[in-house]
Amino acid sequence: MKVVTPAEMSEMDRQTIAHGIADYELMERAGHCCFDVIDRETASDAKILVLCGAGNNGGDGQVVARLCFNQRRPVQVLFVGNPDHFTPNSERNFKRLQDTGVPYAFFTELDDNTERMIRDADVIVDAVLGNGLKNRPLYPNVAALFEYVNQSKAVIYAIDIPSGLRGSNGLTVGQAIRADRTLIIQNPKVGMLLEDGPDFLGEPTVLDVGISEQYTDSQKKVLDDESIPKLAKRLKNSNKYDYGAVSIVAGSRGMIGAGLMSSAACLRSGAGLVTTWVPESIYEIVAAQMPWEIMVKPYTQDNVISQLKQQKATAYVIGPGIGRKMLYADLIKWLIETGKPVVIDADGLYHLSKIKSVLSEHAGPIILTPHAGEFCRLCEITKDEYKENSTQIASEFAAKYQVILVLKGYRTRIFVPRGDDPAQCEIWFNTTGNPGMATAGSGDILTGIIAGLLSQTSRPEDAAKLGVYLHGLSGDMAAEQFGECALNAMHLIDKLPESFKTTKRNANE
Ligand SMILES: NC(=O)C1=CN([C@@H]2O[C@H](COP(=O)(O)OP(=O)(O)OC[C@H]3O[C@@H](n4cnc5c(N)ncnc54)[C@H](O)[C@@H]3O)[C@@H](O)[C@H]2O)[C@@H](O)CC1
Ligand SMILES: Nc1ncnc2c1ncn2[C@@H]1O[C@H](COP(=O)(O)OP(=O)(O)O)[C@@H](O)[C@H]1O
Ligand SMILES: [K+]
Repeated sequence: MKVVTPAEMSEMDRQTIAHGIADYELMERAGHCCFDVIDRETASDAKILVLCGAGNNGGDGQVVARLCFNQRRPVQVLFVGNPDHFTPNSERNFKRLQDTGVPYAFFTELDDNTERMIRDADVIVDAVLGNGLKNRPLYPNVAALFEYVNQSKAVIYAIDIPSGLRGSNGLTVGQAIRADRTLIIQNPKVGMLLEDGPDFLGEPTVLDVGISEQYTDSQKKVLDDESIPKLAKRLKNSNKYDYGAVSIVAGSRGMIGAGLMSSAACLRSGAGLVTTWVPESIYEIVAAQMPWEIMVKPYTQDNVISQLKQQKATAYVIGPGIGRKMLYADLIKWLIETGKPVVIDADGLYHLSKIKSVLSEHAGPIILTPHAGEFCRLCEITKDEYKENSTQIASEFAAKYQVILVLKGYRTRIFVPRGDDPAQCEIWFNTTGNPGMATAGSGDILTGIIAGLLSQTSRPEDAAKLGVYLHGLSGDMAAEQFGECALNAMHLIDKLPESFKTTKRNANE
């Protein structure tokens, strides 16, 4: 399934209409689909209040209200928006609403009357603003209304997108409806998956109203159990060298766990051989704690490259817990010139940010796994610039440097460049994972998983996609068992076998 921007959604609407489905009919379908869900999930005597804007989102809301009324449900409409600004289809539906006899009123101020309407409602349908939202503050009376609605006890259904939430980036225009359920018309919008989007969305359901995604060239897609790459089948006639030898440069005094976790995760993800390189000063203690299967080797600032040269590796990791005291610029340069796949994470990204231009000269595949803060440092942008426009900036970065970018967050995105045009960059939005994973070490484990998979496939993008998906799935399984609060990074490693098995089953192998 494609993820779209509001502009791409509008283009899909336009094309669908141009190809023969009348816009009035589309609105009718959208309203019917929304009504069906609300009707199914709501007690027949529930008092329903539909908030309708003047645009087409409000038109969908009017259809819902009419259908509720026809089913003899207690329903009324509060128009939030100027009727002089009705779109043609909203106007048409308004006439039909009046003919049907649905009770309605117009909102001006949050007075006793409107407060009572909201207080009395069991269900509130939010059809004030949809895909046509512009990035400007709400009028103060509408902002006050939204705030009051958000405090109500009613179950809130947002049509298409919670009003006030920006479909382009998941920021609000200052205030937005906080929905319990969002009934998404046809395709998820980018902003539903980023920043505040998921918290305002509540539980989403995507409704098929007959708009075809062939009408957009969006390269943004949902990464779910249907779209994850398949796991490679192990041949009977194979040995450990067929599954890659990963060299991991990780850990430093005070952060030994990072190397332990990424190495253990790498091993669990199927790498044939894992060697972990640590500074001499922590060698003994790391070696004593490392799983038996993993080799641990010491290095110093001076001999690190010559040491690594002696060990034949098919993939490298640099970064988890290496700290900022030692200098790693030369090592990073050497690694990305080897032509072998390299995963750069955490403090490795810090060191990389000082020598970013070397990325232009990489010989083999590079996977970078920054969280938002690390990405901002790498791109020299502010947090606000990131929030406003992260999808565009990250596509440009991936295309410019020809690297696979794993941009971590609630819905981690994997950017896979396709040529040097950022618009052609594939962006995969992961669907697994939960806030319980916001805990020290979970990023180190992701890096280990990706590296383990990287050593087994010739398609680095598959390692990134599958790694992110499995990491999140392990997190969901761990949250199911322990709850989000008590979830620790090590639980992700414990759940890896189960998540591998589940995806294998889904892949029908
Ligand atoms: N053919 C189509 O375009 C279809 C559209 N559909 C519905 O139509 C919606 C999009 O409709 P529209 O393009 O009319 O847009 P909206 O209904 O989202 O709203 C546009 C209206 O809101 C006002 N507005 C925008 N930003 C504002 C802000 N920040 N503060 C206050 N007012 C603001 C505009 O002035 C305009 O009057 C979708 O979300 C979906 O619900 C569906 O019926 C399916 C088909
Ligand atoms: N709120 C959240 N919901 C889902 N996943 C999250 C959330 N917060 C963090 N994660 C995931 O946990 C990992 C954290 O990585 P990172 O920030 O590098 O942590 P650390 O450096 O402690 O290992 C990432 O994979 C990220 O996607
Ligand atoms: K809405």
